[in-house]
Amino acid sequence: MQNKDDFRYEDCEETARWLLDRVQSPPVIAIICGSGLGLLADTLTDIKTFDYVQIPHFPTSTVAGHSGQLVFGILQGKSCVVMKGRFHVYEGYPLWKVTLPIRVFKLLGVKVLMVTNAAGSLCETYSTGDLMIIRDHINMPGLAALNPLRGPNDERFGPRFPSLWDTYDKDLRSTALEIARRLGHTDLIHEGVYCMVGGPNFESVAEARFLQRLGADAVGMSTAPEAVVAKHCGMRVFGLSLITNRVAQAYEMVDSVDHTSVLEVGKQRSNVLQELVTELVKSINFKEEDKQELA
Ligand SMILES: O=P(O)(O)O[C@H]1O[C@H](CO)[C@@H](O)[C@H]1O
Ligand SMILES: Nc1nc2[nH]cnc2c(=O)[nH]1
Repeated sequence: MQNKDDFRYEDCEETARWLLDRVQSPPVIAIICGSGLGLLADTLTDIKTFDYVQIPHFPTSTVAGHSGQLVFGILQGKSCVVMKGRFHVYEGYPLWKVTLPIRVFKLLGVKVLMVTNAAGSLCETYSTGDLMIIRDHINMPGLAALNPLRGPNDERFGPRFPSLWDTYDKDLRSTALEIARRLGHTDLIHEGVYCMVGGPNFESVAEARFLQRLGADAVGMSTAPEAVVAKHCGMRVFGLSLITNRVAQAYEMVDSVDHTSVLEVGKQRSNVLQELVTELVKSINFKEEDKQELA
């Protein structure tokens, strides 16, 4: 049963067509900038920028540190699209709308999705300013049916029951690790499990302990729905968390996290993130079948 508030393939098509009519070359890589990480878009050349409010069917950004612009351009010779600002479920958007850009990117021809986010650490060995390559995720809202794939399935995007065992591309993860080491960032790079919660509050101590015991290394309020939808429609996914704070797991610990400090760490670390993402984009070789489709 199609609810008028569910996503429609035709709306995604309309948005994709609107964008294709206005850009030089269709993107093959999409990058989503997390809180305070919009500077990633500055690495592109030959840019064409659209405010989200201009784009048909696009939601608008309501959170500080998410400027609400879609930037098309070239990075390391590859045509890319960068979201300066993402959508979160706590903003009041249904998950199909949070993830609508991913489906539009699929129709534009995107093969690889790179998601970045700001996250709190649940792991003793992580420090503020460190980076965590996402090996896997725990989609807390998804486990309770708040899933972007809920509702009628459109087979043109993907199957009703997708497998998520290999959502975060193994080759991209190992290449990113190698790059980080080569760039001299061995001490600050980790690989771990990201847990998505609904937000917008930060965790209570009991919640933080609970998530850590579940196997989460970092926690945030985004990313998992985007990764699920990207995997569903056959994209390769890479995820990177910037650790912006330590989540208190003891009542004696002082947890001074707020959104301003999250954005501040993002600003301080954006150069490291830019470096890593740029080198990773450079390393990507599109498979033969992708090349044929792109030709
Ligand atoms: O996940 P991103 O968008 O990077 O943002 C993270 O930072 C915000 C909290 O400061 C939350 O929105 C959380 O999800
Ligand atoms: N849920 C959650 N999201 C974050 N985003 C940045 N830091 C945090 C955190 O500690 N918890």
